Amino acid sequence: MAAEVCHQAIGTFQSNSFLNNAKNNQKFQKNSIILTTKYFTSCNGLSRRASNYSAQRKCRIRSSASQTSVVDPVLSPSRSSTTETPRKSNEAALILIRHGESLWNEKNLFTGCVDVPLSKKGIDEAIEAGKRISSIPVDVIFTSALVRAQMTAMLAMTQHRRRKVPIILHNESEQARAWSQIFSEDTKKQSIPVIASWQLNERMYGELQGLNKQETADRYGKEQVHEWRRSYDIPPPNGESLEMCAERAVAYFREEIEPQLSSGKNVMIAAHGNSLRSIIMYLDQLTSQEVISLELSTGIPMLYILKEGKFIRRGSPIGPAEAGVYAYTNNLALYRQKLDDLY
Ligand SMILES: O=C(O)[C@@H](CO)OP(=O)(O)O
Repeated sequence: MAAEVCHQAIGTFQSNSFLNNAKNNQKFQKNSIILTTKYFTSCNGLSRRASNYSAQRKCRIRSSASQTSVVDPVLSPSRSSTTETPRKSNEAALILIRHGESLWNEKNLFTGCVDVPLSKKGIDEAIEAGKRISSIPVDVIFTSALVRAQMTAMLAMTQHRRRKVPIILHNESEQARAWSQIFSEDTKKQSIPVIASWQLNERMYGELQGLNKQETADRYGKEQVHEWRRSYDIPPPNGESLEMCAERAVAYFREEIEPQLSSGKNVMIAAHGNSLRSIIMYLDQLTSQEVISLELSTGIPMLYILKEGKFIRRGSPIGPAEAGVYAYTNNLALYRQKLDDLY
């Protein structure tokens, strides 16, 4: 049911026309800030693929890719929305962003499912993240149900050169859906659907939520707290282990997000340290041992390409014009070129 609603809603946002007012838009300011990600420096070489997972995934991807055609409006400049012929895509970009620093990250408190907003630093991080991905196509955004992830996605999209408007879908009831309808096809085409789901929430930290991390380590011992925080299958008191978090986050990824990617849609996911760790564990086929040392920094975007049924980790774009990321696929290079021509 939820899946159906999701897909219908995305369908109504499908954009088939090219930017009409492109020339009126402002020139993009090139970002020269260089940041690093803990993950992409610490996990080089860990991209191990378990053949069974991969085979299953290929199967699913192939079957859904063969059913769906997708048009990239930016790559189809001369076509109008009525004459456009959908074409198949066998490639899609996936951007993962852990939310920017929250007010409880700043205070070093266990947060879990408590709905805490970004700090000032987190807001800045989200904007910087947006600059770094500002030339990468985004057709649909998935976020958790928590405001820190949603703020991050929205703030990041303020920097995107395509200048579409991210709009949160409200499918929680018939009335919510009816009352949030858009009645202009043109406006819909300039929008990006944002789907918020609890399954992408941070892992539920149980009775640690609201406690200070340092004080908890002083009280229960560093090792015990590290086990609660980073082990794969040991839950914190009355909370979720990473394994439990993965059960819902990875299931959601496979059921709702992967079909979008395999149909050629470019996806951004704004979520949390542990829900993203579990998704990365799935994408990179990390073992339960390897995932222990996987740390994600706040507000750092990470790019994957889904190509021929395989997820390829591209690292974190340093800036919007970084050659390495765009050089990797023709589609990304073309998309950026088109934006360069327009703005
Ligand atoms: O407090 C939390 O919810 C998480 C993420 O900030 O903490 P940890 O790094 O321990 O997983």
